[in-house]
Amino acid sequence: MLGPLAIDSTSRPPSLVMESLYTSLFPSSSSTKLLQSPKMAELKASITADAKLEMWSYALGFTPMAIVKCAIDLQIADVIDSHGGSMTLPSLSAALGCSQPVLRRIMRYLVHRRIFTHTASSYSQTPLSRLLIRGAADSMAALVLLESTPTMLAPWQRLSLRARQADGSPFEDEHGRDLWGHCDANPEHSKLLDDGMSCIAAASSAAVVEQCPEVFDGISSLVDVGGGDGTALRILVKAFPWIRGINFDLPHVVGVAPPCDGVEPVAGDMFVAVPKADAAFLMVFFLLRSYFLH
Ligand SMILES: C[S@@+](CC[C@H](N)C(=O)[O-])C[C@H]1O[C@@H](n2cnc3c(N)ncnc32)[C@H](O)[C@@H]1O
Repeated sequence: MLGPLAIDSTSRPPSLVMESLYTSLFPSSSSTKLLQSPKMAELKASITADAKLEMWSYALGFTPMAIVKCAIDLQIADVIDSHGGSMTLPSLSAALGCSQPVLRRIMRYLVHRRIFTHTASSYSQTPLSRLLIRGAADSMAALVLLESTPTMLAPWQRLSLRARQADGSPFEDEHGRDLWGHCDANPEHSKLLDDGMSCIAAASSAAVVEQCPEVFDGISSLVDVGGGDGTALRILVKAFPWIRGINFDLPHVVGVAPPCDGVEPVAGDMFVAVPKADAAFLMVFFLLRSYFLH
């Protein structure tokens, strides 16, 4: 969620951050020599130098998101998967229609981030890269694609204004209306949002079914408030077929949600009224975004 602003630097000492930053930026053998040189050892020992280098991770903090988004756009994980889970650079670049030198740099970064492995001249899948396969059951590609859109990133540029205007909304300042109004007016972005949310809903609902099925005992109707495209209820009514689901969301969302047996779509505004049911269900994913931007 914090992709453009964060690199995993907080939990590591600055010298490790520096090392990983250097190897990610200059992963050639010359950088290894540089890291091992006495001058670099001296530099490593200097807290000031470490602090400056750590600042690089903020300056370039957008890089992991940009490169993972690029990998999804190019469908690198999908293509490697469809070729048995492992491919050489020439065959991968031919399959993707990409320039080999550029693809090599992208793959080097993705290997550095442990998203793919590189052994015996072949790139192979990892548990991380499998999450980037579009349309796979547990894919998180749609979430990355949503959060990396200019629409979602631009309001972060206004965070300092938010600090000065107690009741301002960077999203509204940027786009002229709130996120839901923006989605209503922009069906393409609405689809990206529904797909991104569906990733979360699929993972969390599957966990609920597995970890605490007893909470649904005795419940015959369940309303998902802000249920998006109905992913959560689809999973829940399949697991607990005695439950009648009500997928409640704004009209532009319910209007395009795929139909599902056992789930009734109801359009409305939760601040006005919510359909009656034995239990209501509310999944809030945007806490961090809301905390800062709304
Ligand atoms: C963050 S998404 C969560 C989607 C899904 N429940 C999940 O957790 O993946 C919030 C949902 O609330 C819906 N929503 C926002 N304002 C609403 C309102 N006033 N009434 C009903 N639904 C609303 C949005 O359209 C969106 O689908």
